[in-house]
Amino acid sequence: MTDAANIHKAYELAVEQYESLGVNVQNALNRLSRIAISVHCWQGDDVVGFEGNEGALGNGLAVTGNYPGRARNPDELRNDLEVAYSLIPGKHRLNLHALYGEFDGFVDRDAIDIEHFQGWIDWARSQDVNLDFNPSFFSHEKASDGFTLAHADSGIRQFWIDHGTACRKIAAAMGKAQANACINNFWVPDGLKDTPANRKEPRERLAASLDEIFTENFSANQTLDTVECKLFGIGSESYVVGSHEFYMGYAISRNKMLCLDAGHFHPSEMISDKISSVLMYVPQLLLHVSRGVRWDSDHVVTYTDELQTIMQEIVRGEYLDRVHIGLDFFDASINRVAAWAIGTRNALKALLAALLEPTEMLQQLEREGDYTARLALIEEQKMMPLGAIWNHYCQTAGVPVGIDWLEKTRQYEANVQSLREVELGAANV
Ligand SMILES: C[C@H](O)[C@H](O)[C@@H](O)C(=O)CO
Ligand SMILES: [Mn+2]
Repeated sequence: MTDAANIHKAYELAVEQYESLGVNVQNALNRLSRIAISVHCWQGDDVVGFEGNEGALGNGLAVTGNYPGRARNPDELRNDLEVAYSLIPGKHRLNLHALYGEFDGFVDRDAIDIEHFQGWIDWARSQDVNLDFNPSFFSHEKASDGFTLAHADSGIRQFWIDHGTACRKIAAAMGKAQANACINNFWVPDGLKDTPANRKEPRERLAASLDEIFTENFSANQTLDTVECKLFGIGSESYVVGSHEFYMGYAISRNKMLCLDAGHFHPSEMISDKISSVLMYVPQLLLHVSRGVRWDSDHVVTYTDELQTIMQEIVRGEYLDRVHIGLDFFDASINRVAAWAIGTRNALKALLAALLEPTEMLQQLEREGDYTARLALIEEQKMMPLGAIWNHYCQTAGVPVGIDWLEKTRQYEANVQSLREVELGAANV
């Protein structure tokens, strides 16, 4: 049902239903429209980047699938992103990795500079999109033995320290150019496949390297540093230097932001339960909203219980100004623009559901110990007409309603992506 009059009729009936629970729908939609999700550039090209070494993805990252049409250069990636943004209601951010610079010839990671990202800064301004950033401590010969900032070799450590330092300068320039802080997220893959004999020293080296990178103070209006933990990776099954405890302690002691990736914990451990704990001790949080299937597989975000609980926690805790929502998935088995549309729209739907909850009523019932009514109301919520509100939101935002966005990606695939000559499978492991 994508007829405009029907969408409006359904919306009005839905508003009445929400009002009967004391929920102000317009207020929820206004709040939703102010939330900017950081869309990750790397879904568009399978985390390959533009350094000219296609197929070198490593350090525990793996992209599977051979779907044709991968973006091969910055212009293609930017075009793909513009199509994706046109399918998603609201104004959103772009999360760039350092290996997506525009390099005229070989530039090693320790030598990257603002000029290599000027094209992205200009494009972002033209699109009214704010940028976030990430140093890339992977897919490089100096990371090939699994260690970077925690490496035992001081020369290799210094190389990666210089990379981290260069990335902070670039992130600050982005933040200054857009007059909005650029979040710079540090994920460091260092770890071991088999049982370590020494867990202590690499952690001491990682902390010392990070301290050196973070020596220079940048205005919080320009850039905010985040550190991302991980339990295990492919090739680092037994030991990851930057574990949760490591970074939790690091972030608290250095007043840094923490990044929680939904795929970086034991499969039965949910980041939704960590948000209110962590925010008691760190100033702000970055989330990498992802979907692990058995392991940190970075599947496209779907409308799971955990996605809904993450968004409920953010809204119920009134953390919208302290939690930055980023996405982190990479699936090369489906159309990559569609992957962005599906994942981002789902994150927004879950946020909308959380904003439409009668939170105060639920929390009051809990305070009174009326767990029966709390459970009853939570379950009744699941039958509320969320879709009618979502369709109206999409329509007023000028983006496709319902599944209509799929046809747009099909047309784009037929007219643009399918014409790209991609060697099937070359970029994937
Ligand atoms: C490419 C990203 O930085 C990467 O996915 C990182 O955030 C991560 O989650 C690694 O497992
Ligand atoms: Mn991540």
